[in-house]
Amino acid sequence: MIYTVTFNPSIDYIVRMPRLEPGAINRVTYEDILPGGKGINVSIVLSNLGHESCALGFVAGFTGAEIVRLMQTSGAKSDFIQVAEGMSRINMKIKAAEETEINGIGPKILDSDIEALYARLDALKPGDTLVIAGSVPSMLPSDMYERIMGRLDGRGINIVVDAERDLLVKVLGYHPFLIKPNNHELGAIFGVELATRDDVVPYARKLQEKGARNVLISMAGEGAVLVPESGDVIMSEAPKGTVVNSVGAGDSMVAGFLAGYQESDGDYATAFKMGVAIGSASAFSAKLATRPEVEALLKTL
Ligand SMILES: Nc1ncnc2c1ncn2[C@@H]1O[C@H](COP(=O)(O)OP(=O)(O)O)[C@@H](O)[C@H]1O
Ligand SMILES: O=P(O)(O)OC[C@H]1O[C@](O)(COP(=O)(O)O)[C@@H](O)[C@@H]1O
Repeated sequence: MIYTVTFNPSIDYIVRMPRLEPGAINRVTYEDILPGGKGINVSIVLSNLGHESCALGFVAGFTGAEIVRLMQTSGAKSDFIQVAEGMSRINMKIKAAEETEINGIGPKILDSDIEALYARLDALKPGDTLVIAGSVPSMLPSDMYERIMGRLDGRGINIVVDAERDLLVKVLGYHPFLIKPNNHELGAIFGVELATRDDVVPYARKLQEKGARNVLISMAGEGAVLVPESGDVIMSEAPKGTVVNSVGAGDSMVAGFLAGYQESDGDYATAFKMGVAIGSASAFSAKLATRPEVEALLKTL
């Protein structure tokens, strides 16, 4: 079973307008509401691909109730902890000439809520996969990733981490099964700019030397690179298409990788291909991609 953790789920409020003018009243020409947060996106895409998962995390207030309802509608299973104070955040994604994101704060999370999350994680079984993804809100201890990975260490659980900078670097010693920084996040760790697929390979290897088993680097329109724990480096251009909404492309890629890995009984080339195809399929559609969209793109790879 695959579990995902989203510490700070969101309602993603997506709006379009020809131009965003700071300091003026801006009126939108399109709006949509989607459940958001990286682990949640991974769970929804897994469900779209026909794979079961369970989304964990903290929700609160009317926005939290809507996140739960939207998850039910998506078909993805969830078992969130309802926290008492505050509300789940609203993240605004403004699609104008440029893309601007305004991400909210989130509810107050108590120690007892964290204990409730631990209780759910303690029920995981050897062979299960746990995806921990996204930022840690200020009301949680900043070392939540390490705490969880330390707690699950040695229990035969494959852990996937999609996080930035210190959050990622500090957990490499726990040997995550997969990490998926994008090329900018990878470059930021080492203070370098990484523009091409060849550029990222030595730095991905450095993260592998620090303990990560498989390092998947997403590069938006430049495609992706996988440095697997066994076998050669795999690279791919991104499929060609028109970008409609790239929110969740990286999360889609993680879900696609896990789905492809399961469907091929552990073949990294298949997992990688599926990750690239669904990452792009999500970027090319208004919502997170579905199986037919991926199948169509897979034929072009
Ligand atoms: N502009 C794009 N054109 C084609 N594919 C894209 C585009 N943006 C994203 N993708 C696909 O989605 C994957 C993940 O996107 P990326 O933007 O790198 O992730 P993140 O959202 O984590 O930053 C890419 O590796 C690629 O396969
Ligand atoms: O937890 P964070 O880092 O604030 O990010 C939350 C946001 O990230 C998303 O999960 C999208 O992630 P990506 O575009 O990086 O794949 C949104 O749905 C959500 O609003």
